[in-house]
Amino acid sequence: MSQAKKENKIEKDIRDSRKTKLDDSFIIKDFLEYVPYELGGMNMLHTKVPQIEEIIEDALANAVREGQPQLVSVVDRIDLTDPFIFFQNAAQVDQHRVFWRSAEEDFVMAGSGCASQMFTASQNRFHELQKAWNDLRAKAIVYDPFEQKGTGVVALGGFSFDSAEEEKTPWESFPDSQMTIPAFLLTNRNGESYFTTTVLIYPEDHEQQIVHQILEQRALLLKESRDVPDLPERLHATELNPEDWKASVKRATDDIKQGILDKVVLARELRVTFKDPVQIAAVLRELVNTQENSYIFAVESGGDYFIGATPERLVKVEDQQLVSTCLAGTTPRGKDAEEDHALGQQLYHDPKNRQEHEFVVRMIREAVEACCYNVEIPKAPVLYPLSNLQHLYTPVRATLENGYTLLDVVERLHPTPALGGMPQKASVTYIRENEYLNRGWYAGPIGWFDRSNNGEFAVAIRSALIQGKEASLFAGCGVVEDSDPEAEYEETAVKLKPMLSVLGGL
Ligand SMILES: C=C(O[C@H]1C=CC=C(C(=O)O)[C@@H]1O)C(=O)O
Ligand SMILES: [Mg+2]
Repeated sequence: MSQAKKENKIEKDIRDSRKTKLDDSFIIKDFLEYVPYELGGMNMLHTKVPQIEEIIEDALANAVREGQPQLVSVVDRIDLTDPFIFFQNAAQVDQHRVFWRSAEEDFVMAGSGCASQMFTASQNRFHELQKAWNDLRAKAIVYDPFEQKGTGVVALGGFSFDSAEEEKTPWESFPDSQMTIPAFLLTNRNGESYFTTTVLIYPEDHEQQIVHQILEQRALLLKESRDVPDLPERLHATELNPEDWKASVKRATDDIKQGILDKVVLARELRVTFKDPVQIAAVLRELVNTQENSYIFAVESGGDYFIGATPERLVKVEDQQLVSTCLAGTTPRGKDAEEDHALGQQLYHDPKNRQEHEFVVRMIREAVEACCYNVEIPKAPVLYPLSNLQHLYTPVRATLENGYTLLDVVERLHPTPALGGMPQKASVTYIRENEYLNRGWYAGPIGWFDRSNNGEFAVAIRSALIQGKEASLFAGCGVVEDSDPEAEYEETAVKLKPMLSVLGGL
């Protein structure tokens, strides 16, 4: 797009945004008084926004008047920016980096720093988090002429699989739930980059100091660099107790036959060590380039990273339109088209895999029907290909009833029988008592939401906890009555491959 056309589009965006009916809880400034500013020598800011000094001054005045901190957020459009270089640069800002790449659209978010953070740790964690979010967004001042998805005040993060899991090792750095509102958020969507700056201003803050810090950190984050970090070099990879794990699968099939439960997902762990501390930006880029149809995510917490490439959406909500995914039942990809087709057909007609899948569809249908109308679920699954394996897949579409939020649906769905089992409560207890590892955030909801409560959560499978020069990789499989421990072991080995391949190669 030419510069003149871009300017015109911006003018139009600004006019449109003034027409848009905005949530009463947000104070949107009159964009007419906006003047342009640029970041010296770095990515040019094409957008007309109020001067940052003015924004901070107003927010500070509010904070002083109210006697409490004021959250303020401003969105700019910038030159298309490489999210991996942004993520790499962000390591110099602080230790709150987050990353998200959608599985199905051109949509990437990379966050740096922390304007605010929400934590909850009770049985009621989703509800409490929603309450904290409602309070926070109601008090925010947002300057957003573009109104694009994933810009402005956005929270990114996740939840542990099981809030009642007591043993924390090796997840000490990851609280039960943590949603971060990044200080700086790069949002790339449909070939455009947006840059959100969000600050929490305290009554005692100094305007000039805050402005200086913001400009300095923006310049650092948007600095162009050809510095490409290397992928890690692996020293060792050790499977933890493979024989014990197979025995636990056998026990689970016996327990299922006895009617204790219908299905349970059992996971196992691979411990890996590296020559040097892992450069997460390099790993993310490799995952984005190699893992089609997958959500690529990373959350940094206390110096550790939780990172993964999961194909499984939990739920997405956009303007009350809900999409969920039933994904369970697995076979490898073939060496050539013929073998691939044969394996897919075998999976499609295999009663054991169909049963694994059916439990998921049944539970998601019930949960979605309780809070939605226009529920559409095809009668039979289709095949869903990933780079190295294929799944049975049934999409779910519905309209969310007014009054329900994305987090309400996360609460109802998590964990689906693709991660927990059937019945839900019994299987989570079974996992807590019988699985050898501590799940922490593995298989928990991971994702984001914005100030309109639009957003998306995936389930954090095919993932790794990275701690300096060490990592734990996780993968699980759905155990039903007819599961064969050896076959389930092979299935988890295939599921570990995408992460293993970017963490030192296969
Ligand atoms: C629990 C995992 O996968 C789930 C998702 C899709 C297919 C699955 C299966 O066929 O067993 C699992 O339910 C994992 O990869 O760690
Ligand atoms: Mg399976």
